[in-house]
Amino acid sequence: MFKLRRYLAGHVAECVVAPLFKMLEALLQLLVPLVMAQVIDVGIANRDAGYVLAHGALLAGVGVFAWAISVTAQYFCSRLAAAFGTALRNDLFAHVLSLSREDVERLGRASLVTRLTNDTQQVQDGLNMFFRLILRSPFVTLGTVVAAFLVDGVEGAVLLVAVLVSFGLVMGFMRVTTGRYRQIQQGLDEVQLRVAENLEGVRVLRAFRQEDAERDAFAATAAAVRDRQVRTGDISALVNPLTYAAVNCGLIALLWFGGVRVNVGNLTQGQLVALVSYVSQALVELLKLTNLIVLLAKASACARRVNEVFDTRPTLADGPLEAEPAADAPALAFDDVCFAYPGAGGDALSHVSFSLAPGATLGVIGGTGSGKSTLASLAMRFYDVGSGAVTVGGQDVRELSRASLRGQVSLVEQGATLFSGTIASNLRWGRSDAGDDDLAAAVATAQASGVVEGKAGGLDAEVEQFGRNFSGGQRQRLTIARTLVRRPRVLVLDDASSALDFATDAALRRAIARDCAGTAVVTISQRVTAVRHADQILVLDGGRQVGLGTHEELLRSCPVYQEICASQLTEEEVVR
Ligand SMILES: Nc1ncnc2c1ncn2[C@@H]1O[C@H](COP(=O)(O)OP(=O)(O)OP(=O)(O)O)[C@@H](O)[C@H]1O
Repeated sequence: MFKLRRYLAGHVAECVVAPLFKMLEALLQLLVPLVMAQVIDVGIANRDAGYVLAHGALLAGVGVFAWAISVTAQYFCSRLAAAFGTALRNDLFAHVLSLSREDVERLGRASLVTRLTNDTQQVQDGLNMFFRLILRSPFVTLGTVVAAFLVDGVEGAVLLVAVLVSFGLVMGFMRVTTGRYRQIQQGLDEVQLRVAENLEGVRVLRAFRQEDAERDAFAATAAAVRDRQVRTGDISALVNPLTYAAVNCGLIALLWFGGVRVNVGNLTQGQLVALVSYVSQALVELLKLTNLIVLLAKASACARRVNEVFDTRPTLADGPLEAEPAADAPALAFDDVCFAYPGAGGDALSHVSFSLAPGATLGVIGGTGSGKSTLASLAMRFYDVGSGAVTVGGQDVRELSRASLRGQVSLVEQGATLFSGTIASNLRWGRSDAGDDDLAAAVATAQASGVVEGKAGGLDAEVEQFGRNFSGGQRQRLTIARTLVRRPRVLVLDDASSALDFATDAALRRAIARDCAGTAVVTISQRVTAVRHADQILVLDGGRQVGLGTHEELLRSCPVYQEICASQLTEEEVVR
């Protein structure tokens, strides 16, 4: 947790005032038994009603004052913790966005959600209680011991032993439970993963009637978390009774020795009452300290998980250069590129080379798992190549800043995603300063005019979360339009028109060729019709490049392409 102290900078006043006020409250609390002893030994012993009433009024005044500073301190603590939590969450979110796909997959998407929400909340709650109690509880506990020593040395020693035993118990408990809280949070990651998977695939789940199986699997995951919580709870449940037992044993000893010492005249009755009051205060504070330690154990386990994310440096370092495409350089080129996914046995792409001139088109075709989407990911630099190089406008993508690269190359993937807002707000993700005319032009090119006109409000029509008030084909057209608004130099369409019918798909290709003359277009598809008119077609098979040429050239020279064509087209269509 200490590593997160940077989020307290700028809140020094609250950091100082809050614990100090709580300490002041504690100091006032420590004075009460001393006043009480005076009331008993002087006021009651002398039957002096005025003395008793005056001291009673003093105690009431102290109580009100202590209440006022306690409320003030808690206000500062809550404000501090809320500011800390907000800054922490914002930073963590920004950091997660800066990570590469590989980093995100390694940490786990579900785990990142838990860390961003539940873990940061636990750290915030821990911090809140920390500032409330960190000075107060030890101060009151130590203060009661010191005060007891001042009243009577023997009785002070008895209380000290009871406090030390309780404190030892609490610290031992913290050591044991921190690791367990970590395991509980990991269990929550698994719950989160199951929820996300099931909600995302709810239709498939229903279609395959897997509700019962998934309910059982969810119950098993939740039960595993419950078991971990119960095991940790069993230990936590022991701490309070053990603390009670230790302090109450101390109380018995204190009364035993105290009674003897009152009898022999070494202690007054008022002093014994004050000592008993100190033991009660010590007990209450030790219990609070125990709860604080429980919260801190949780918070520290969660802070470690949050720090793990911060310590994950993006594996893809941002390049230093801005894009300055050379006029005679290819818009996109792969030079003998090989790539393997982390932890995968073999290459997903091996020895792939092609060069795409500005304004030219490349079709990429191949069977399932042949490496087509991997090629798109490398063009976007979601991953770094294992060997060889990917260049954009003649510059190695590793040399370019991420923002600059994204300004040059845009990708539309099959799983078209829209975000809640309006059609216009979604389209302006492409370019925030785009005017309505730019949006309309992109919509027309993407064959999405009918989609926009069909919705009440046109460009201002509402888009629900994930764009679920649009069909799959409508979403695909709008995501293509969003990318066109950006006017990229290289446009990569990865199965981006799979939900479109053949006629619309063909119209889309013609419109892009007409309206985006300078844009190099890479069309990735399993459909021959989507790539056959490209200037070049790259054929992949098991990650290897087995053909590169025009439709006619490949029909003569590439058996894999011939096979794909034969499986999808009639003989007449192949040569048409
Ligand atoms: N994130 C990943 N981690 C590990 N292996 C992966 C990952 N993504 C893809 N692969 C593997 O890399 C290979 C190429 O996958 P890729 O997604 O590029 O194929 P594809 O040609 O686009 O397939 P499809 O047409 O089915 O979408 C496959 O063997 C796949 O299992």
